[in-house]
Amino acid sequence: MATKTFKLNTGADIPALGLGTWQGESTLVKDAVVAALKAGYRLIDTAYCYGNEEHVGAGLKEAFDQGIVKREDVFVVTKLWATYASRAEVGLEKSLRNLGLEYVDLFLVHWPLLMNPEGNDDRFPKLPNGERDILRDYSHIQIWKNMEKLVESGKTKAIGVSNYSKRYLEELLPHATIVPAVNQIENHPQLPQQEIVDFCKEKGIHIMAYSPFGSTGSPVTSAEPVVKVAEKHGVKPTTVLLSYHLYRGSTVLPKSTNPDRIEANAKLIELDAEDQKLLNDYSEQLVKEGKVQRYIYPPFGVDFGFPDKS
Ligand SMILES: NC(=O)C1=CN([C@@H]2O[C@H](COP(=O)(O)OP(=O)(O)OC[C@H]3O[C@@H](n4cnc5c(N)ncnc54)[C@H](OP(=O)(O)O)[C@@H]3O)[C@@H](O)[C@H]2O)C=CC1
Ligand SMILES: O=C[C@H](O)[C@@H](O)[C@@H](O)[C@H](O)C(=O)O
Repeated sequence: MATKTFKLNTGADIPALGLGTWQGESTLVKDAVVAALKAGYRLIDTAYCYGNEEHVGAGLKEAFDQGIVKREDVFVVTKLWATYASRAEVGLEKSLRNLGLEYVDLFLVHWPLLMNPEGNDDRFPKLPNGERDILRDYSHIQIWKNMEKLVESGKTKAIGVSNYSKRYLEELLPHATIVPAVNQIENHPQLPQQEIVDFCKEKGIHIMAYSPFGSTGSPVTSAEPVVKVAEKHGVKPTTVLLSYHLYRGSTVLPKSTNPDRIEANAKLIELDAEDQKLLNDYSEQLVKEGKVQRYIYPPFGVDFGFPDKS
């Protein structure tokens, strides 16, 4: 299953499974990338903001040198950080230099906003009152226009977005010359975000699901219906949470720096109609009761248009 792919609106194939690297520390990330590629992963997800692109790049280099994969066999994703949103070209160049690559396969707007490029920190500039230093008048549509200019250079094969609500996409699409190839969002049975998933499907925008276990501490693994489906199939809840995205047609990004878990996470299964119903009913119930769980919502102080947050 690690080798299954989906089609992007660019015509390129994107793997159904990718290694997440957020909060992965230096040498651990390098080794994790090598372990993942050995285990059959063909997509690695990183970001300028993670501060680990060099280590991801070192892992890729080692895998190339060892003959595990060739550059063209790996789908590398990185993201434009908010302090570079008005300077997408500079952001991409910096990421490429960090990664030691000539191109990435996908470059995403990490969050739809601009943080002060001349602020007091490269990644997290703050105002004297401690809030994030955000230039609120800069439109997310302009950020996309900046991204569109990158495609011709060949330094990214595709461009996309991350953390875009349906409302933001509806604002963006009438102005887009290039439809985003991807929207990378938090997605698991406790946060189905069905309105975004359905809208993206209709518009040909592929979903990449992040924090499939609910991020640090993997809280979604203990959800009752997830445990029930896992017991039925004799697998771990993590396998169910990853396999959930296969039938939804999305790419999923589990993060681990533990070699055994990296290998275990590469083994997805097909969930049957009964499993799907159980998980979908669970999600619908949470939505109805207003109990969905969004684990990742950084303190930007911006309304990104997600119904559970506005
Ligand atoms: N675009 C965006 O804004 C965002 C993108 N992402 C991307 O998505 C990726 C995944 O999301 P992330 O938030 O990291 O969290 P995940 O939901 O992938 O959960 C990661 C946690 O689960 C643990 N874990 C992994 N595999 C197993 C396993 N088989 N059994 C038990 N525990 C396990 C990890 O520990 P350990 O490492 O010790 O195994 C870690 O604590 C990120 O790394 C990043 O690439 C994530 C958040 C936001
Ligand atoms: O990709 C992962 C997340 O979006 C992460 O990049 C942010 O949560 C960031 O740490 C922040 O605090 O804004």
